[in-house]
Amino acid sequence: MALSGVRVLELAGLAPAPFCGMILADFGAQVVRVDRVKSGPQMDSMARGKRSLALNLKSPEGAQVLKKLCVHSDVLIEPFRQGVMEKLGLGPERLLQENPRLIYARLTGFGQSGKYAQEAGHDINYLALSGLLSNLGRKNENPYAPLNLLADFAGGGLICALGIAMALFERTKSKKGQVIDASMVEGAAYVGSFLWKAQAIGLWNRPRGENLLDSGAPFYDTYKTSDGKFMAVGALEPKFYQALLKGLDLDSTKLPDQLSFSDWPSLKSIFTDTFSKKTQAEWCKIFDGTDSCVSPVLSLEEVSLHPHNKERRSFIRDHEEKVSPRPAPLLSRTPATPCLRRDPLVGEHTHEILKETGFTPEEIAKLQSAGIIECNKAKANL
Ligand SMILES: C[C@H](CCC[C@@H](C)[C@H]1CC[C@H]2[C@@H]3[C@H](O)C[C@@H]4C[C@H](O)CC[C@]4(C)[C@H]3C[C@H](O)[C@]12C)C(=O)SCCNC(=O)CCNC(=O)[C@H](O)C(C)(C)COP(=O)(O)OP(=O)(O)OC[C@H]1O[C@@H](n2cnc3c(N)ncnc32)[C@H](O)[C@@H]1OP(=O)(O)O
Repeated sequence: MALSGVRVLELAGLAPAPFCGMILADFGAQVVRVDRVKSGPQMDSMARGKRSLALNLKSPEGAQVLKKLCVHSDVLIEPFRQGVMEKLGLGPERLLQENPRLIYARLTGFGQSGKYAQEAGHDINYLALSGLLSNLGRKNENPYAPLNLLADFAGGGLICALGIAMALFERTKSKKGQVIDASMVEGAAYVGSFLWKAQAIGLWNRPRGENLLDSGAPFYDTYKTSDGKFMAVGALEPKFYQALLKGLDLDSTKLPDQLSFSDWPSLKSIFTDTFSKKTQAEWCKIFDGTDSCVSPVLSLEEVSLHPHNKERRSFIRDHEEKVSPRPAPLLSRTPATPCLRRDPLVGEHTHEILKETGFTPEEIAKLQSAGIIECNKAKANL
């Protein structure tokens, strides 16, 4: 796989860093998640393909162990607020001294500098500060965050993984590591560059919820069907819009012009009324293959059964019969082959990882009896 041989240390954190680690593991990197000792069950639901080592970083001996692990690693991902690693004596200066080839990825909400650098926050806070949140929401409603997808994952974990891939590539020439300051505010804003760069087109110079792509336009929205499901309509271009009207059996000569903003509300109620008369399956039968940009809104349970997704095997089922998206993008010669085994237990691989890193059995036993590490062997499935 593309990242085979890349050794990653992911310090256990909330959503963004685990997603970044999972991406790297899916594409072949050996990812070790460094968990806290006595931490109880891990909340990391994106741990596939990772191993877990439980280590008390607050102890000097524990910090020493991490330094030695870093000497044998290519990437470190740290998900803490600015300054925490320095407090532990594990800041970039120290670790890059131990290993000048180390790629030290710092995944935070607000970045390593600035007024908020030490502030707590979650996706919605970063999205708010990025400027994107002010554009998200329906007319006359408050802005709303689309789950924690945009800052945590798109602008956080994914952008950080991109930064790591670029730093790995750069290192093939310079032979040097570097520090990645991945701020989720900036990552989310960067993902949303289109909002700034396309201002001149005038796609969203009207109030929130009254624009082309933010539920203002009747031909770019969702509609409820008679069986309580929904259809998604994205018929932007005139040729697709005509196909939409045809599928809805509406006479365009009797309707206002597609881009007559003032008529959008009345056009939307005509579409709402029309879509409410048939089931989702009936609308799919009408629209599939007609280039009208109309698709069924599928639930997480339905997606893997949809013929298109089934044909491409877009969703995978692990050994515990749990379904999740397959890694993307699909590389033709070195595709990702995600691990389908169960997620690691906290500390399940502590012993084997320390042994691989050159610790003797006596050193490991000493660390364990001092509570610096935790070794939780998986109970054999009887
Ligand atoms: C929207 C998402 C949130 C996704 C996660 C959610 C699924 C869960 C988050 C909260 C959960 C709920 C909550 O716990 C309450 C209930 C509990 C109940 O049991 C279950 C139900 C709950 C409702 C539960 C349900 C869910 O699990 C949750 C909702 C996000 O936005 S995630 C993005 C968050 N932001 C970032 O990642 C940006 C960078 N990080 C930070 O800014 C901070 O880490 C953060 C997130 C603000 C947390 O700050 P905190 O003070 O807690 O930590 P830090 O300042 O970073 O310091 C870390 C300290 O930990 C020490 N440490 C780390 N590793 C080790 C180690 N191996 N050994 C020893 N010590 C370690 C480190 O030294 C620091 O110590 P100090 O604080 O003393 O310096």
